[in-house]
Amino acid sequence: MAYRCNDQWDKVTWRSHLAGARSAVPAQQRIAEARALAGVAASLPLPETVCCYVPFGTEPGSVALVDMLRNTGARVLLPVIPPRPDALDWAEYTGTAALVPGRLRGVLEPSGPRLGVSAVRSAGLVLLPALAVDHLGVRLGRGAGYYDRTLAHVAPDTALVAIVRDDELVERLPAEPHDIRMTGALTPSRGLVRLPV
Ligand SMILES: Nc1nc2c(c(=O)[nH]1)N(C=O)[C@@H](CNc1ccc(C(=O)N[C@@H](CCC(=O)O)C(=O)O)cc1)CN2
Ligand SMILES: Nc1ncnc2c1ncn2[C@@H]1O[C@H](COP(=O)(O)OP(=O)(O)OP(=O)(O)O)[C@@H](O)[C@H]1O
Repeated sequence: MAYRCNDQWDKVTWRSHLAGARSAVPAQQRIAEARALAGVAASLPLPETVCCYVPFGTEPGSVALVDMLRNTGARVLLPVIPPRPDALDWAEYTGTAALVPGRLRGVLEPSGPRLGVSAVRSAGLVLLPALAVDHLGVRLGRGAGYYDRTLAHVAPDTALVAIVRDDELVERLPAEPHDIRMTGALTPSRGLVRLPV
């Protein structure tokens, strides 16, 4: 389903529609999309350090994508959820054997040393989970503000790429002053779309 330009929906309404649509995606399609995303991610120019995430629930992406990044020789950092709503902490991904359930919803996190909130500054590319991203680069997340706070710590030239399903790259989302714009979206069919478009 493609989302039409919709100025009436607030962030909460968008989140509920997007989550509902994700739940309706058949498992086979989910697998095909995850495989396509790993393929397009493999063609990205990769810097020395990349921040990524381990998807949970219906989120697009896969551990296979994270493994692919690491297999190219990149240093891959994954988020560690802090005890209070704050910027994310980070730890290096050293393989699936060192992933353990984190403090929210059992989202998998690396068990190795915590590198601190400023570790994100060493990344040339941050791949972010998102419910949707719009043509201006406005990203809609889960609403806890972890990534908003985190992005305040990235280096100025860092590529910020949200991983979304094709229909989740939408024309316009509600934006707030604290929303830091994405420089791209990674989608299964269109690959890397540079933003704004
Ligand atoms: N894969 C992945 N990792 C991530 C994020 C993410 O969105 N996806 N985050 C992005 O910030 C951070 C974790 N943020 C999270 C925010 C909310 C919930 C959660 O369970 N939310 C409930 C509703 C609220 C609640 O019960 O507290 C939900 O979604 O049902 C989980 C993780 C860091 N790691
Ligand atoms: N830089 C910041 N410093 C402090 N609070 C912030 C900052 N950015 C966002 N917040 C707060 O975080 C909350 C959630 O913000 P928002 O709805 O934009 O989350 P999101 O980007 O969709 O989700 P997430 O970042 O968890 O993926 C808001 O209440 C907002 O006031």
